[in-house]
Amino acid sequence: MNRKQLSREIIDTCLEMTRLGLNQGTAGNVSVRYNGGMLITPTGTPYDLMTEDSIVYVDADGHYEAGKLPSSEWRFHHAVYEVRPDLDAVVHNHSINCSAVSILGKDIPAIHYMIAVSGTNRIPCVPYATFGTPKLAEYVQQGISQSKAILLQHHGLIAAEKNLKKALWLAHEVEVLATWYMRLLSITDNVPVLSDDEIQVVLGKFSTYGLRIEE
Ligand SMILES: C[C@H](O)[C@@H](O)[C@@H](O)C(=O)COP(=O)(O)O
Ligand SMILES: [Zn+2]
Repeated sequence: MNRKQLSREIIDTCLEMTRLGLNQGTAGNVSVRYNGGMLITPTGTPYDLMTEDSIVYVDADGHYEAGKLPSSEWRFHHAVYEVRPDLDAVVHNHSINCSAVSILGKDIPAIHYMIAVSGTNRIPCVPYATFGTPKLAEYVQQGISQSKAILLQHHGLIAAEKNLKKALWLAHEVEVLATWYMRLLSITDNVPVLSDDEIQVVLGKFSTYGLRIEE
């Protein structure tokens, strides 16, 4: 896809993220790996006002186009692409239940086999750091090296995948897991979890399951 097509796809992903109830206002940001760097949403801009020209190219050294301002979180998007050469799209949001679990500072454990969509047996919650900082990017890099989806303490969710459709799908699945987890935490401190062995079995089955959403 060329830059204009990818930029359109980024905006459509943002609009769909809001339509699905995964985000509010100007919170969240979306990027895709492009030309040695990334294309990313501009900072603080309502999604319905974005055009293809609003999307910003940021190179691998963090330089961006004059006259444009990328998402304040470009550092953590860059950190994901650096540590995960297998992943090419990143979605960040402040979805209600992911953010609620993050405020508790908890990982989402293997409460349901769909936890394996993360590529592992949990959705880790990385420690709090101020938005936009190198420290937050450092925590994100540590977390995303273990799981394709992570919670940011007192903040929200990051989901990274091979393309934007899959990244948005992953963000939605993790919000469902977080919703179940919040409901369970309201009735017990001892939520049952699946074993690591069973999650390994599910991971094996997922590797050949269903329709592959490729680029
Ligand atoms: C303060 C920001 O909303 C922060 O939470 C950031 O993480 C975010 O979600 C949106 O920031 P940008 O508009 O700069 O992408
Ligand atoms: Zn945020």
